[in-house]
Amino acid sequence: MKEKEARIASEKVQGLLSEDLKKAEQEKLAADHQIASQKDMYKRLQEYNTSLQQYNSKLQTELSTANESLKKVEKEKLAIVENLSTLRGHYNTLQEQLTSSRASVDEAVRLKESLVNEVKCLREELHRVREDRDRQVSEVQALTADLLKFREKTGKSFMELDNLTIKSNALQETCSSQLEQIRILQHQLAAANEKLKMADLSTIETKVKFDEQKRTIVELQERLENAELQLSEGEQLRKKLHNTILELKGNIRVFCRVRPMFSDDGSGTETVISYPTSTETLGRGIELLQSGGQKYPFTFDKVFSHEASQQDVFVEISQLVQSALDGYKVCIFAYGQTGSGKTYTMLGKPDAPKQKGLIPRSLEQIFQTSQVLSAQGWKYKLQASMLEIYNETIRDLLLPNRSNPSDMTRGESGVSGKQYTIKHDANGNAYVPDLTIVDVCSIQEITLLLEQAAQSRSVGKTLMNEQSSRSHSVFTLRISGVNENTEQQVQGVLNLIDLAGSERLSRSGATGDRLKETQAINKSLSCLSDVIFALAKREDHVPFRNSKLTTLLQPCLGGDSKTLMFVNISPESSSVGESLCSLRFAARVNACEIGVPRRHTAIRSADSRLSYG
Ligand SMILES: Nc1ncnc2c1ncn2[C@@H]1O[C@H](COP(=O)(O)OP(=O)(O)OP(=O)(O)O)[C@@H](O)[C@H]1O
Repeated sequence: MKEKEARIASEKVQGLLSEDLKKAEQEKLAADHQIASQKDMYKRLQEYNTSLQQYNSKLQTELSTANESLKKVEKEKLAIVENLSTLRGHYNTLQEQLTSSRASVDEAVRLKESLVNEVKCLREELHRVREDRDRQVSEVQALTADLLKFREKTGKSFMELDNLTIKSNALQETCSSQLEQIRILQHQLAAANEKLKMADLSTIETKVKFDEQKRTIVELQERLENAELQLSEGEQLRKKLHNTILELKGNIRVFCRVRPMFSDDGSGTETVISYPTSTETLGRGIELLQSGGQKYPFTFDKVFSHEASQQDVFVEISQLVQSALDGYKVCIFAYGQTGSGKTYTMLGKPDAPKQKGLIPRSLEQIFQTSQVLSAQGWKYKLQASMLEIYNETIRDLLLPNRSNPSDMTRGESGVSGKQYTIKHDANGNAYVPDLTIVDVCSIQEITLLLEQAAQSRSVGKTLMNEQSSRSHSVFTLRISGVNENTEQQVQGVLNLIDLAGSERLSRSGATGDRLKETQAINKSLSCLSDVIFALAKREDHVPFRNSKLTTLLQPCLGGDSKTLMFVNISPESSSVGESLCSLRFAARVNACEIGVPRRHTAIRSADSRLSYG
């Protein structure tokens, strides 16, 4: 009985063990399967990693090739510049020689003229003396004949005869002295003629030399023009390569512009800004000198001194504007202390040809280029909008019949009472629904719109600027292009932003409403700097949504757009503190990587909303 129980128990144990074994085998199979799939995933990850490394090394190679070409171009530029300065030296020496040759030709001509005059006088005198002599010889002959007749016919007294003889002798003496004079004069005439011949010879010689020098100068001028052409071609190539490198790096580009000093700048007019002249930083460096003698050097993609004209500045951004037509998102914004020239740089005076700012110039270029491209089958549709952010409230600057708000008495949401909000479309691009969007077909239409917008903009007077912009203004042009020949479509966006001026409350003299504005401006600019710092530090969270300005700018700062910042600087020494802050901020912005710009050539659904990216 016991044996039976023991067998049953042992069978039970065996059954349990075999179940456990089965389970264990099943678990092992599952584990093997998991290991195999993880291995597979690991392999795919390795492949992905290798392809990423290959892409990275390709990018590195492109970058280093571009860098090398840039170095080469810069070396060539240096050689050309040296060559040019030698040529200029040579040219100047030849010019000096030419001037002295011209002087000696003039001197020889003067000498020749005086010799010709002298010869003429001598000839006249000789002629006169000869006539005198002939007259006197004929007188002597007549007297001698008279004497003979007298002697023969009348036999007059010896006394009279003697007198006549004396007279005749005296006349003969005069005659011989005049002959001597004639001889001397002839001698002088021969010498003068000899001198004249010599002068003629030296004039011819000088003329030959002069012609030779003229030829050399023409040759040198041609060489100089060629060298200058080469230099400008090299410069263009350098710029292109520089832009390519920046695009490969995906950085935000920064241009710095210093406004001129004005007579009403008051105290602090000593020079605090200088521009280094070394080859590497030429046109890109700026140094700020603090009262303690401390120097702060900065380098940007371009530095414009107070002498730069609106056209000089535009030339540097025109390529960027062009890329909006090619289907890129482009964003240009101006940052700086109040009164430092942001509005002048962005808008300027649209009706004064030399003082037009970047906005009117960019639009003119877009219209002109789109007309040129129409010959290749391109048709463009341009839509404009303009808004301002005033005290964290969005206002539509193109709203028809909007009254002039510069008295600052309107409500927080603007005259229309409409509340504008920022929304995001399916692609994550920001847009403001209900904002006035105008189809623009000519530069005249745009000029009218800009005038309307400028009148609607919130401006006020601060201690530091007679006409201070108290809001951030955002001009947006959406460009849709279709090529009828190739069916290609492009979608470009150009955002031109004039930020309100940063200012210290203590310096701006702001009180009441103005104080509120200044606080709102400073808060939104500080949100902008938080965003920039987060981007620069590659933080996971970038606080774009902390202000209206950064929400709107998100596609330009965090996406694939071509972004350029102008940092505007006031030159007075009393602004050194603010200038230093602005330049430090700009240096941070310059270091931000926002990704590689991408062309938007895909066909989009017809959507009339205007987005900012
Ligand atoms: N490069 C320049 N050449 C000539 N005038 C200039 C230049 N830059 C600025 N100005 C003049 O300086 C004054 C202040 O410039 P602007 O209004 O553009 O400054 P801002 O930075 O926009 O100031 P805010 O932030 O207060 O609006 C204006 O009268 C403007 O015409």
